[in-house]
Amino acid sequence: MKISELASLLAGARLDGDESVELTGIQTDSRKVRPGDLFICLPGHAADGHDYAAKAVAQGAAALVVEREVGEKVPTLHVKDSRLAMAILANRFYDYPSREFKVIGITGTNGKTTTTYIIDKLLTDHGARTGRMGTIEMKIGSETFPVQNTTQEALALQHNFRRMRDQQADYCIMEVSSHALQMGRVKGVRFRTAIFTNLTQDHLDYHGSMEEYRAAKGLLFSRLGNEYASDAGSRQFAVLNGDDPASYYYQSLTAVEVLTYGIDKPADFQATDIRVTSRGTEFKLTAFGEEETILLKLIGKFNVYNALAAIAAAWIEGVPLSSIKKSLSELSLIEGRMEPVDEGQSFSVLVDFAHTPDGLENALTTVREFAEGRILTVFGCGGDRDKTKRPLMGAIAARYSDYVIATSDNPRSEDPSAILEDVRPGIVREAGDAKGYILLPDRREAIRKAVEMAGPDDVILIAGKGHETYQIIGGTTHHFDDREEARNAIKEKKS
Ligand SMILES: CC(=O)N[C@H]1[C@@H](OP(=O)(O)OP(=O)(O)OC[C@H]2O[C@@H](n3ccc(=O)[nH]c3=O)[C@H](O)[C@@H]2O)O[C@H](CO)[C@@H](O)[C@@H]1O[C@H](C)C(=O)N[C@@H](C)C(=O)N[C@H](CCC(=O)O)C(=O)O
Ligand SMILES: Nc1ncnc2c1ncn2[C@@H]1O[C@H](COP(=O)(O)OP(=O)(O)OP(=O)(O)O)[C@@H](O)[C@H]1O
Ligand SMILES: N[C@H](CCC[C@H](N)C(=O)O)C(=O)O
Ligand SMILES: [Mg+2]
Repeated sequence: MKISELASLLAGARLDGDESVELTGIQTDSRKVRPGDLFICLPGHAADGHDYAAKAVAQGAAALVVEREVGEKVPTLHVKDSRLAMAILANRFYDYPSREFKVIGITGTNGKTTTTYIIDKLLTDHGARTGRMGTIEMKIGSETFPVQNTTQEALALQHNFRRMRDQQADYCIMEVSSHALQMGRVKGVRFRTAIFTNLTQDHLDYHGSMEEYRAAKGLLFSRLGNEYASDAGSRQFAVLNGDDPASYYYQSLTAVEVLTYGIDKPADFQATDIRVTSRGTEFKLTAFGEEETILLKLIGKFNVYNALAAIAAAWIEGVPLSSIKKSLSELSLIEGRMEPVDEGQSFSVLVDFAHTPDGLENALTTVREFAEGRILTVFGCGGDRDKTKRPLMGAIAARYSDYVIATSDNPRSEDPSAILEDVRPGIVREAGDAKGYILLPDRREAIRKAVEMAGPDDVILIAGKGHETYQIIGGTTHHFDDREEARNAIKEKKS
């Protein structure tokens, strides 16, 4: 593609140099540039891509996109906002891939990953080809790939959409983080359905306030229905959690048809008669005059919400309730979400990804519903992330557990003990001296301690890392897997 063709998409841009230069790829990281690429200079959080323009050119970059002068001799497109330019140019370069399959986007504080997996199962069982993107991995065709972010940057996103399209995908089911919406990573993506799970506290380090966090998620809904409004073949939908007050706000932002789901208030997809056990969850589903009893291996009332959101998305695609029921009964557990570690021990161990106050409360109240013995909770709070959630999570752990072991969860650049000192006041405020607790920065020691303490029928909840196989301490990423650690500790205890 010629640089002039890309330049013509931006009325406020100025192209200096040879307009006929052919581009074979686009990169934003100088280390990945190959001869013939367009290098887009992005101002970042840790570095500034403009400082790497010379390196990119030395590696063969055929042209540049810049916000300021960098003094290189290759054709250069001057723009006001290179991040927005990236979204627009990448969409064109990869030929608007999200117009050729249906993108189902899920936002919300908790439940995004879980909901993408459920929708994937419902649609593939119905014969659709799906791609999936989110926190754990990306799926294209039958292959999965590791990811760095829950929602990828616009360039990688459009490139991977193109790969999905080339594999004849009918759908891409993707998590849309608030960071991504705020940073414009999904600008230009055409969503078939946008789903909202819930809004509770997280990421206040980044968004500043709950109002701004709520507004960031709103960008997914406010953009729906603004294009192709007259094209009946490409209808768009919003699926909202009727039990979450933020849904009223999102409803007011969107121009498309809204379907609701919920438990407490009347909704289009309504669950009643919920029964949670340690083996699964059962509920009665009512939707548009139809009724089905749904069985899930996933445990917890919160997973009923995730299932309802997924059911609504599948219903929109024409999947009948009888097929939905069958698929849900076959759905396997999702990695790191209430995942049991079973070495034949007399107590239970569950590894879960709860890393927000609401997530931890949901995980613990679920365990409370079936625990016959004590609940021992191992959890931590990420470093360089929302500090205000630390005492809140401490209080929740103390409220619902019999013993709390606070430990490290990716301390990053922070002092692990200092993070735990932020957690402590919450535990003390909630439980005083009534319940035992310990602050143990070494997560391996923390897991060992819980396993040593556990007696028959006790339940250990190890929260925060779920599927993660690393622990970030300082600038170093060490291999660390809660499931492996728990397994080893149980074996040690037995011998
Ligand atoms: C704060 C943030 O969002 N950072 C993201 C961002 O990195 P950055 O802005 O820091 O980039 P940078 O290192 O400053 O570099 C700036 C530019 O210089 C370029 N560069 C840099 C060095 C070099 O040698 N050559 C070069 O060209 C870089 O490629 C980049 O284009 O762009 C990177 C590439 O796309 C992202 O991976 C990275 O996410 C980091 C890992 C991150 O932790 N992000 C979190 C906050 C996040 O986005 N989280 C949400 C999930 C939230 C949730 O679900 O709860 C997510 O969607 O992942
Ligand atoms: N609908 C829900 N409401 C509240 N808590 C939930 C819900 N679904 C899952 N959780 C809790 O949150 C944890 C994370 O779930 P999941 O990975 O599905 O969320 P996510 O939104 O993708 O998280 P992230 O923002 O980190 O990508 C689970 O392990 C569980 O403890
Ligand atoms: N998507 C979440 C994941 C947090 C996982 C937890 N293990 C941590 O590192 O804090 C975030 O970026 O806040
Ligand atoms: Mg996720």
